[in-house]
Amino acid sequence: MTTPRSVDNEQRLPVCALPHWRRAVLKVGSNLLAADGRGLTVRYAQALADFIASSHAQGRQVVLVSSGAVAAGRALMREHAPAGSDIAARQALAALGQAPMIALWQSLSARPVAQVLLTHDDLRNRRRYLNARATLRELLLLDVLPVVNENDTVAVDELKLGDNDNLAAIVAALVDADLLLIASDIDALYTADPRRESTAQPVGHVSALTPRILAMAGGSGSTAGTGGMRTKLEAAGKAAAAGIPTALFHGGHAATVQALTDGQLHGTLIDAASSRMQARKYWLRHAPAAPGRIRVDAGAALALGNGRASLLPGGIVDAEGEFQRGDMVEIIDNERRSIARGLCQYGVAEVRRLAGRHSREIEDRLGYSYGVEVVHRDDLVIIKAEPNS
Ligand SMILES: Nc1ncnc2c1ncn2[C@@H]1O[C@H](COP(=O)(O)OP(=O)(O)O)[C@@H](O)[C@H]1O
Ligand SMILES: N[C@@H](CCC(=O)OP(=O)(O)O)C(=O)O
Repeated sequence: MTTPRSVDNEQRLPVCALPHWRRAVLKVGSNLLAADGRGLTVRYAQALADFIASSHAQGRQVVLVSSGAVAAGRALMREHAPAGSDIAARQALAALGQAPMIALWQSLSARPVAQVLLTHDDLRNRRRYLNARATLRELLLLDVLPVVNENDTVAVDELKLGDNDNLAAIVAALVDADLLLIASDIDALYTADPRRESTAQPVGHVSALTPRILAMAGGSGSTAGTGGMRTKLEAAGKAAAAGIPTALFHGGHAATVQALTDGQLHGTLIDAASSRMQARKYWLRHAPAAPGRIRVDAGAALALGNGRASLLPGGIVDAEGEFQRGDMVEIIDNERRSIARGLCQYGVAEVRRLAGRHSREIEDRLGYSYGVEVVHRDDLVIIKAEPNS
């Protein structure tokens, strides 16, 4: 190991074009928000908030995933803050610091800011996944800025792993983002941790996360951040599998952040493994299905077959077997041929009550509505008929 050194390499960094994007998830780490070690500071958040505002003015949408609650809570407690890494103590600090962290972003945003707290478990459970997705979609429609953090009170993964990087990747897939932006206190992925290896070189472009690339990443170089480059590459891997490229950059360099608005990345670009559409279709095709089916009439079968329609209640004849809201279900035609599969917004009992009804009757029939699409076209994949089947 050689001597540590400053890692301000802005001049030496490769520059590349940021992929075209309409919706991005921006992850901001604790090291930036609590850069001076005395709680939250607007020092670097200002430029990032300006980037979000100018992206919004260009007609783009940004979902912010922000860390910093623990650092903010620690600063509030001053000398009474529990030292060390006891999980319950960090959870309490996160609960204390969450409101100030949201307040910081609100103070920098002209638009209203919405707090969204999620756990990894929420996103593994398909029903909650759909609910979280619907809420985030609605927030984006309302034109507000969603600020996501892990719900640290009930989830400890994050506090052990610094997993807001991974959370950001999952949120990117959840909101169907076309880019994951990770702002950190380091300007790129280096061939080794540049705080430890003075000969480490920045890597401008990663086309695939091979074992050689993954081996470059070390843990966090600070006490505020927790995951280091390792969790950033894990996150990039998740995003890549969902068809989303990742950009890593220094969120504390105003010029770097400004350049993003002009479509230039001074940092590391990690390519997606396939297109978002291919990744999604692959997932829909291979996700395990619940033991249930929805039978549709000839009109609905035709509409679904063109690949652009959602399944609405009117085209449903019946539902059978067992499935719940969020389950993957098979869709069959009147001859009981399998024509599609998709994530169902309603459980089997609800689908039976809605079968053949007009979309506007949903609320009357159920007393609530998860939307007019029983299976949304984004969640649907067509199964090509086998010859003679
Ligand atoms: N190969 C590497 N390239 C760049 N940074 C690395 C590498 N390995 C480890 N790191 C460390 O990762 C840190 C960033 O992660 P982290 O401390 O978790 O920050 P954040 O709070 O932004 O998530 C850097 O400051 C650096 O010390
Ligand atoms: N969710 C917690 C911890 C997150 C954390 O430290 O992550 P990071 O700074 O992104 O490595 C918080 O808001 O403080």
